[in-house]
Formats: sequence, structure tokens, C-alpha cells
Amino acid sequence: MPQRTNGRASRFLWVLWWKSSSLIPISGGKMDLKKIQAEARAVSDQVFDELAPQVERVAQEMVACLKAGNKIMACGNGGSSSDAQHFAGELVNRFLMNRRPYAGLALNTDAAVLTSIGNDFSFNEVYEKQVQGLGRSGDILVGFSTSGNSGNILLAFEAAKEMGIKTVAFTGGTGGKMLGLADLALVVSCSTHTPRIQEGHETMMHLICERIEELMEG
Ligand SMILES: O=C(CO)[C@@H](O)[C@H](O)[C@H](O)[C@H](O)COP(=O)(O)O
Ligand SMILES: [Zn+2]
Repeated sequence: MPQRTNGRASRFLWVLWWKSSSLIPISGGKMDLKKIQAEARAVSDQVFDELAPQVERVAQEMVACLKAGNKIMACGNGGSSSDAQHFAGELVNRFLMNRRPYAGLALNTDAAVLTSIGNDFSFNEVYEKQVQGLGRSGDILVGFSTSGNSGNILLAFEAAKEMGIKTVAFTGGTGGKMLGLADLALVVSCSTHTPRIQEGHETMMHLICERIEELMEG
């Protein structure tokens, strides 16, 4: 921060410091809000105009799974691990209705399990082993991956396939390798940009939660 002195020069230095330290980029900053807005709109349009039938299909499958007494497991990495937890929270507690809890869990929450598998075997196996240990035929495994190529989710999907567990991929761009493994896929194909794809995933996850409650309680 410039030292407080009198005169025009110091006022100029103050303005310069204030502008460069501001959190909001002034002209010449790198963030292009208009471009981001256009991408976000394209993602939202794709979700509501194109992907709505697949969203409905996923909700129907999940309702059938829950009604049969089975459970929904979810996993992801980074921001997508938060999506998995977010989804589990809506299922077990509530989304919009006060109602009985549904069987949902995120596989990225138990530090002891994650670190022991990661440390003794590999990070790629952290979800695969949990699916093998916790999953039962009739369950559903949801994977959130914007690239569709996260190794730990791919292995978990392969394990699920062998165990009669249906897989639902939330992905983006071309869908990555997940697309070839998933029973159902929600692909934000209009974007290859991780944050925008994640935003589309969150919208679809919320739509699915709302529909599950309608179908379960209606
Ligand atoms: O949240 C973000 C970016 O918005 C990051 O943490 C991002 O989730 C991580 O880089 C993930 O590891 C990306 O994995 P994936 O979506 O390709 O499966
Ligand atoms: Zn993020």
C-alpha cells in the first residue's frame, strides 16, 4: 500500500493501488462476463430443452431402485465430489418435502476408507473397492465427472457392471470413457469447460431430486 503523502502524485498512486487490489476486474481484466454468461445460458438451454427427457428417465430409474429397497451411491472428484455429497444429502434428508429418508450415500466422505485404499493400493481404486464392499445388485451408482475420464470413477463403473448395479453418468463434452460404460448418461455436450458443466450437473441433480420426491410421495 502506498505511503500517505500529499499532492496529486500520491492521489494517483492511491487510485492505482485501489484499482489493482480490487476484487472486481476493471477493464483489461481477464474475466469475460459476457462470454461466461453465454456459456452458462447454452448449458441451461441444453439441460431444459434437450436433456429433460433423460433427466426424467434417470429419476424414474432411481424411484424404481428406491421403491425396491435398494440404494443410490454417488461419487466424483473435486467439485464433483461436492455434487455427490450434495445429492446424498437431498436424498437422505429432504429436497423440498418433509418425508421419509431415502437410501443415498456419497462414496467420497470417509477419510479413513479413502486414505487407506489410496495409500495401500491406488487412488484409482477408492470408489471401486467401496462399490465392491457396499454395493448390491439393484443399487444405482452415480458418477459425476466433467471429463468422463476420471480413473477412479471408470473402475467403479466397471465393478458396478459386474455386480448388477446400474450406472448413471453425469458428464460433459464428448462424455469421455464413462459414456461407453454407463447405463444412463446426462451429457452437457455443449461445453468442455469444467465449471459450466458442473453447473449443468447441479441443475439436473436438483431436477432429479424434485421428480423423485414427486414420484415417491405423490
Ligand atoms: O471444481 C473443480 C472445477 O470447477 C475442480 O475441483 C474439478 O472438479 C477437479 O479438477 C476434478 O478433479 C475434475 O475431474 P473430472 O470432472 O474430470 O472427473
Ligand atoms: Zn469448482
